[in-house]
Amino acid sequence: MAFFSKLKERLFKSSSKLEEGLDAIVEEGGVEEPPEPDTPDPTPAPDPEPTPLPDPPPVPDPAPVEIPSRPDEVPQAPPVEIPVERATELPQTPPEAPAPPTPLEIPETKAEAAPARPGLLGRLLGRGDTPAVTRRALDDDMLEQLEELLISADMGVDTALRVTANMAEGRMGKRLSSLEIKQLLAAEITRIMEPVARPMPLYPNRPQVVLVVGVNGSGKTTTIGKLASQFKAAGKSVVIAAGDTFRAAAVEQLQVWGDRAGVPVLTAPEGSDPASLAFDAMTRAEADGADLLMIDTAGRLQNRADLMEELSKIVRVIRKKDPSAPHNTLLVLDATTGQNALSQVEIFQKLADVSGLVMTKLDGTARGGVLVALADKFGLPIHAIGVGEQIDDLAPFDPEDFAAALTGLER
Ligand SMILES: Nc1nc2c(ncn2[C@@H]2O[C@H](COP(=O)(O)OP(=O)(O)OP(=O)(O)O)[C@@H](O)[C@H]2O)c(=O)[nH]1
Repeated sequence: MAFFSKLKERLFKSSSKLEEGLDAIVEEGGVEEPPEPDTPDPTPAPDPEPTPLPDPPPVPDPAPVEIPSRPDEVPQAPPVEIPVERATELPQTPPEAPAPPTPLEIPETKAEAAPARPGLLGRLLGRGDTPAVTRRALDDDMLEQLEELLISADMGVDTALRVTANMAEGRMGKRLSSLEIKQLLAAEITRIMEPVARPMPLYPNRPQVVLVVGVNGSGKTTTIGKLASQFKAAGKSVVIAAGDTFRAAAVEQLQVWGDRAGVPVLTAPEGSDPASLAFDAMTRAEADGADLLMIDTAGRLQNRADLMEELSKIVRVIRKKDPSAPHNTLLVLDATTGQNALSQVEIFQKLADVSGLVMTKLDGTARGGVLVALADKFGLPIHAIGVGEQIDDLAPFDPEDFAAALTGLER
């Protein structure tokens, strides 16, 4: 199955909520119109200035390794390009000036997916085969309804206001169909998400140390297993360190994932010092000439001071072996937690130097709107998304697919 269909089918039960909400808003105050030979272009006339988005933080831009798509769709592992720059130089990269916001282009409209039922006049005149389209003039009431809908879809107040303001720019009073509204919204979401859609960068350091952080249950273990499997399929040698030494079950779980991925998992006795395990794992990965060392960590936010100390001790210890480590600090977030994901980013940015995100559980009952809020607020790269519990259910983040799936557009 093409990835988009899978995304659409499994990604957002919430997308149907958004999709239905948009349909309802247009239906509510709209008027059914006979189809026009030329669908009126809802894009504004000349050059409106959309509300600018906040400056995104600099995104490291080394030649990344593409996390391969599902193995069944990618018969061969993609080539890995190792960038010339060292990881340590990356954080100092000066912020790039963001591209000035441009007015939204509505993508080519396919045949207007209008209500299948013809209008009354059409039916009376026997023109039932050409569907009518309901359009609603964009006014303050409609904008308010759109804002509320986006907020209820977890986009957060600030982002929802900015998105609707940009959608309305130059279009007040225009009559828009629900398809056109969806296209406008999808284009706005894509614009916000594009700068953050970045595969996890690979560096020439051996081992490249990837610290994986996140609250318990967010999907760290599963994500490490999926990533290890994909990097291995891409020809990389990987070592995993089971750094959550306080929970025997967590260690066992990671071992299961390591076995599935065919990757060694280093463990330590329950209750032992995670930093000392990290040091041993570093020694082993160096001795083995491993390309990647992925370190799982505890996610107990209940005692933040302890967790902070634990994470910084791991970092101190691995820096004795490689002062530029860790090269990536991945924060794994459970998308079903909605707005809570925003506060988790804030907290983990204080605990560790988060360099990128993996969003899990974007299947099932996920509430995908929070990704838009995250991108808008923090601008952290989204390296991959989890769309299931199987080893190959980790995909690169594609902003256009995501925006289409969220708004209920066909692609
Ligand atoms: N549906 C779905 N479930 C997922 C996904 N990623 C992880 N899970 C499930 O979420 C649960 C928690 O995942 P773990 O990987 O154990 O999470 P963790 O952060 O390591 O949790 P601790 O071991 O408690 O620290 C498991 O049941 C996983 O199968 C995903 O993308 N989609």
